Amino acid sequence: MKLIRKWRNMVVDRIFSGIQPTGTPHLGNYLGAIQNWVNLQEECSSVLYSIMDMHSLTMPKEPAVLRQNILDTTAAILACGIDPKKCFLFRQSLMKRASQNSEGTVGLLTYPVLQAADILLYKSTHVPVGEDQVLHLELAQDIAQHFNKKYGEFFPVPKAILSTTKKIKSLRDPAVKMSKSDPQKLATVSIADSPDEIVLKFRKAVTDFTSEVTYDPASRPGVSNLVSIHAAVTGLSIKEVLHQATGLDTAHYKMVVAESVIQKFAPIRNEIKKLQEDKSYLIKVLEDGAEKAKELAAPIYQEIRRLVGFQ
Ligand SMILES: Nc1ncnc2c1ncn2[C@@H]1O[C@H](COP(=O)(O)OC(=O)[C@@H](N)Cc2c[nH]c3ccccc23)[C@@H](O)[C@H]1O
Repeated sequence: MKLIRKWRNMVVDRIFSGIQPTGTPHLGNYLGAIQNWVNLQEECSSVLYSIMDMHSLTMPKEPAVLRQNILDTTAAILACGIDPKKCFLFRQSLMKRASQNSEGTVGLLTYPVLQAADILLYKSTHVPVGEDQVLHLELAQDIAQHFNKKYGEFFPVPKAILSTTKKIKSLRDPAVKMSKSDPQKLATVSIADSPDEIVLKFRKAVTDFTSEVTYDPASRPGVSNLVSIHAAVTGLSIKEVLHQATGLDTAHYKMVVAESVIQKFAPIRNEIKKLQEDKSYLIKVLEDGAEKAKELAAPIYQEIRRLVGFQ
């Protein structure tokens, strides 16, 4: 039965999360968020996922590039297993009347406020995200609490749902997170990378001078990042993957991890390619999702206006 309102002992009424349309997601997006999104849509009755096109304007974008990126991101998350029958999948801008200033600074200042609005507009209770979004979520919590104090209990205070791999690090600098905007090409693994690209990126991954494979994120961040990725893509525990790595040096281990990533994403990569060819299907999914999300948000928005005194 899908109407389970509990997830790992939490009462979950409404899941909401989002991703910027930067094209095809990377390993960090997948392991930090999208994998959890797929699981949550199976277990929770009210689930919304949004392509955050307005947020992506904090970095100026050519309209044609943005349009294409929206479709590529949609194809990728559908290929990862997001099912529009089990969740509402829609574009953020189809829900908002005001337009976002695209000129850098204002966008950056208003970014977390817009994010809070996204979450609160649906009275979301849980937000599956990577660790880098927790501060933004705290602002949404503060706003919800402040509103409730002033106008009476209305918004649930949204909680983060973090995956076990909360933060995947750059393969070139394990001190920073893996990020789409990293200028170093070998730092970030896209989930649609070819097997050759994946092997190259892992071969060049920065580790340290110890050849043994151990897990100690504080003193050995590089190799520990590989262990985390390996565990996450195979579904094994850290202990189990360390056991498998017994006797391997880091150079060999990098190839084991690369192979596990190739295996995991091969079917997803094929599915992305197929979906990218069906542009009208992608557009339809997003439009249908927006209709359903609007229906959900409209009475909440009306109620907010009434409580505040706008009507
Ligand atoms: N290296 C990494 N390791 C682990 N997780 C990571 C890594 N990089 C990214 N993530 C997670 O991927 C999701 C999408 O990332 P975005 O940067 O598009 O995510 C963002 O830029 C958001 N501001 C989009 C957004 C706008 N409004 C929202 C409302 C709720 C939730 C999210 C949003 C996120 O969950 C992010 O935590």
